[in-house]
Amino acid sequence: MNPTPGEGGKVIAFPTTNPPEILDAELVDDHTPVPVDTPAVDGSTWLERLRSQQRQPILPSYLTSLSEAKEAGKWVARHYAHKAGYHLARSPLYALRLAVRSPRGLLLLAVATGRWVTDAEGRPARSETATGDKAELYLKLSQQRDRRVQLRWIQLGLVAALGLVAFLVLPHVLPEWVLWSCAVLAVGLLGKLGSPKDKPVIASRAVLSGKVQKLTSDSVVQALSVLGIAGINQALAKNPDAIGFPAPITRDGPGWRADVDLPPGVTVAEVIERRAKLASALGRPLGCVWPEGNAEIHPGRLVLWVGDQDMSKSRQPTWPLRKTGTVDLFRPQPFGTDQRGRWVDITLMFVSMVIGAVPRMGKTFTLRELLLIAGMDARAELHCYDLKGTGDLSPLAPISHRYRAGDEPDDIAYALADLRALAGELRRRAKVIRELPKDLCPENKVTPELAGKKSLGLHPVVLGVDECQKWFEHPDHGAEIEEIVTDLVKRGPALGFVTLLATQRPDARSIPTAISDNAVLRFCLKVTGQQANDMVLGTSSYRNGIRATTLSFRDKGIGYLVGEGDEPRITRSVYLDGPDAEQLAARARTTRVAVGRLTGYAAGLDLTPDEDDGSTLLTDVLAAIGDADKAWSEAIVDRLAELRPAIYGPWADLPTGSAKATQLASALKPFGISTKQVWGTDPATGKGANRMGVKRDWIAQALTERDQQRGHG
Ligand SMILES: Nc1ncnc2c1ncn2[C@@H]1O[C@H](COP(=O)(O)OP(=O)(O)OP(=O)(O)O)[C@@H](O)[C@H]1O
Repeated sequence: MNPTPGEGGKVIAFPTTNPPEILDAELVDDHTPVPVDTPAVDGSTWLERLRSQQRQPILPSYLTSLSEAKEAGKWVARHYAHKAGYHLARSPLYALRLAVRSPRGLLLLAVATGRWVTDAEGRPARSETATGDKAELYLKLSQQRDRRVQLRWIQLGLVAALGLVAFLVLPHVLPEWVLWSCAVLAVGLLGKLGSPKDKPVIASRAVLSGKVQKLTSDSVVQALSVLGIAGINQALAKNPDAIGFPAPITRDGPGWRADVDLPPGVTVAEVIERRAKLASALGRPLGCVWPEGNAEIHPGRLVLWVGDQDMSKSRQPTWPLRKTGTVDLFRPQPFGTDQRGRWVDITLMFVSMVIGAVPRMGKTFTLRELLLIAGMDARAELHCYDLKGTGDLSPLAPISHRYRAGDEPDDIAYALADLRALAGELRRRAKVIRELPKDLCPENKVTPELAGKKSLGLHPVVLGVDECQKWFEHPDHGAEIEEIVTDLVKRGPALGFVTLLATQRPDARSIPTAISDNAVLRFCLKVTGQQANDMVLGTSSYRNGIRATTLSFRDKGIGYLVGEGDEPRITRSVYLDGPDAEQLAARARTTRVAVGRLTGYAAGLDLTPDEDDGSTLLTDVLAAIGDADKAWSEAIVDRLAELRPAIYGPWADLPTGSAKATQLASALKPFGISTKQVWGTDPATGKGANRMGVKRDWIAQALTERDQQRGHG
């Protein structure tokens, strides 16, 4: 507030020896102005000031994270192994050089010895005293030289005599290899001595120094001053120290980090907008310069990280899930790396996600990676749709419950049938959750324990759609698809549905606002405009400086990740090509087979959209039960496999009877049939027992109901 003295009043200076800057003053009455600023430095207490300080980590990150430490260790080992290999391969050349240069070395040694023995270094001093009136001094120096030379000759003679004795005696005493080693060493030393200074023996380097210019406060201020931001330029003109550095510029991972306080009124967004100019001013590639805000402190706090290497070219550490491991979708999983090469985790449960970018930036790769992560949780039921139709998601087919590539009418019909089934499943789950006791389901949402109970059927359902705009823009079914997907995105997360949508044209038609608004996770690779940016990353993102428009076309797989953690993070997804993805899916399939979680398409039991219920399963099961009134599930599965090996063969291959029973139970569930304990006789032992099974009547009744619904009477 500006000083506003009342009529007749005046503002007086604050009477202290060390007066605070009086910016504002308020008049209590006409004559007594009172400053509103307190004399203390900033009005805060010692404790508050202490608390406002940020603690830096005690140990560097590579010492606190086992995976980072391993990665660093491996890197160092590889580095020195490379150097050793490089020089070993060139060692014959080095040996040749040393041998060729050794005669010169011998000559230089002889000359140096001669100079030493004859005291050559004293010659200039003696010559100087030889003339003029310094005869006495000359005499002294000559006598000193004679004594010195005499002593040195004796020393040389002794060394030569010792050498001669060694030369004559040692060959008879020492083994041959020692003599050879000494000879090689001598030649090596002479060769080294004989090497000219400008032509070293090891002339080339195994690794080229990647040393980059250090980031200094001067270079940062200089760079910020040429961005054309009026607020910065005006402030710098008045005060060259207008740009503040609240913390020292330090190394942070493979780069430099500068915390910068921009002049009052300037926001970080203004700097981010000019990222390319900033990179140019710092003389670094665009992919090295990453300005970010720290809105927690204030909108003018810039965190500038300048990497040693372009992010798109730097080596990504090995993905922890690449070789081994299963996934719990309820826990954070490594999704990508940030600029500093640290893993960025993502938790897929209870969220929906939107991925957007211009073509060829890595959308499909990202979606495929996320579906692979989901696939590694054997409980997760995958519904994969590749509407581009090029088969990019085909590696996931062996673990998918539903899978389709393409957007032909039959593909759309298939998807529609699946989505309708998912809508039904959503309603069923809502009822199950509603009816569960509060102590089992305190938050009215799926928990890891509930998802693990097969009988409840609350396992994660992951729907992944590439080029999703083709669904929503469909002239006939677009509205219905939108309605179902909106429901999946809104109500689905709490009920175990994870919806992942990718599009190359992020606008309101491609991903309807009701859907994009409810997506918690957002990953935006390169986009070209503010609208697309905000569509993927959320309203006002562009204004707040979260701008995927500043990414370059070379930044493949790199984007802003929003929704995981408090701050948006620049993240590079994991590069997994087709064969990698197939290998990972094969691993996931093995796990699924082992726990009896191979369903739907992957198990050879895909839905047939032409038929309302999707398959001939009911009639097949009826045939498998035959004349009996009930049968064990495992026996039914074996008979089904005999009936239709192509479809039911994989079921019968399951390792245990209970896995077969679980398989049949999940296949019958969509028809409203639950398997129960039924009495039967084990053909192998002839003993009776209770095991999971099906009664003939249940199947017959379900078939009758279906036929009535179809109007078959
Ligand atoms: N994480 C990554 N790291 C490095 N390169 C990547 C990464 N992800 C994708 N790429 C590269 O980007 C290329 C394009 O990827 P992708 O097919 O996923 O793009 P897209 O955005 O889905 O394209 P389109 O819109 O045409 O479907 C890939 O061929 C791959 O070489």
